[in-house]
Amino acid sequence: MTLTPVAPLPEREVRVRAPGKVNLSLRVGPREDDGYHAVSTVFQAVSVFEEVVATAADRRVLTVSGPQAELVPTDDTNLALRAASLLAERAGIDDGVHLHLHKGVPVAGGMAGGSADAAAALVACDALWSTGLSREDLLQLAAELGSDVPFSLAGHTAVGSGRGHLLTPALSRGEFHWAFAVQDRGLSTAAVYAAFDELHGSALIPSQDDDVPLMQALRAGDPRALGAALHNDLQMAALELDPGLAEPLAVAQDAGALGVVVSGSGPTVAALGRSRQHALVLAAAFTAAGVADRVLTAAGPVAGARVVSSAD
Ligand SMILES: C[C@@](CO)(OP(=O)(O)O)[C@H](O)COP(=O)(O)OP(=O)(O)OC[C@H]1O[C@@H](n2ccc(N)nc2=O)[C@H](O)[C@@H]1O
Ligand SMILES: Nc1ncnc2c1ncn2[C@@H]1O[C@H](COP(=O)(O)OP(=O)(O)O)[C@@H](O)[C@H]1O
Repeated sequence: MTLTPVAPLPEREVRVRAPGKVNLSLRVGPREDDGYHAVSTVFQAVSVFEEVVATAADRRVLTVSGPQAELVPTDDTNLALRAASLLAERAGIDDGVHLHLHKGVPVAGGMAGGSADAAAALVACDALWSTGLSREDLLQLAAELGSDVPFSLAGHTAVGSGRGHLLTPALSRGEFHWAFAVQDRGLSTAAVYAAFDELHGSALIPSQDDDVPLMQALRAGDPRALGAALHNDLQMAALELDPGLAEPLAVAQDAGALGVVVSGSGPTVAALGRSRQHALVLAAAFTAAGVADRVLTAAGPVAGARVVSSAD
């Protein structure tokens, strides 16, 4: 009798995509006792994506590819591995996983690339391990991982309060078109908040009333009104730490951007165009002026972390 060799188990793989973000408005209050600032922010998810592929493995390991991959830690400080471990702990699961991150979002750029990886890892491992946790459970875990992680999970357009982790979906019509001036040098979020404290020791509690014109612009799908309403309380602090950022801000203004703002804690500068074509013109202006290490164009809003393929 001849024995047929046992076929190897097919590799189970889940592929998830999660977007970067731009803060259309970021209003920052005083530092609270927990070390975090109360914020009122309006997030828009944009079509610059992280891709995370989760494959069953005997341990928890992580690899990274894409632009600036060498800047991303691969040990257990990586937000994606932390997300996998937190999910496993809460779901009572002991399995390993190989997470492969393909970076599309700038690293330490104020566009929440690490948060997108964490949200994508939660969704990917949840599917791989069939944890049975609810969407609310995942949002809760996301908030424990970082202030921006719930939004990376939710996507679209949302108002963030608390540390930025409490989300209310916001109505938005149509598509907005962006050009991003990306720098190889990053800015630390904690350092930018500390610089904000130096500049504005007695910040007021932020109010969503200040964003009424912005919310109207989103509801109307009016890019001109949105451009005029862009706002970032951290911009001055980011400029203090990285004065070179004045250059891409000025270039975008001169090139006719409807609005231009530092994205979150920076150093990425986001310029709003009239159309997809105009966003390409703004990107070309950044390149021609030599004020960015890399230039991206994107549209928003887009969905949050989503499974794009799953194979057994
Ligand atoms: C500024 C924003 C705007 O969306 O994002 P980025 O531009 O960094 O992507 C966020 O507030 C960042 O969110 P995230 O990057 O998730 O920050 P976390 O990991 O929670 O915190 C990193 C550090 O930033 C400071 N921090 C963060 C959030 C907040 N509301 N107040 C703070 O003071 C704290 O010093 C904290 O230790
Ligand atoms: N998966 C990850 N991707 C990128 N950076 C990560 C990740 N996990 C941890 N980090 C650390 O977090 C820092 C900021 O990450 P990132 O989310 O890219 O920037 P930002 O908070 O400005 O949006 C990085 O400099 C890096 O040291």
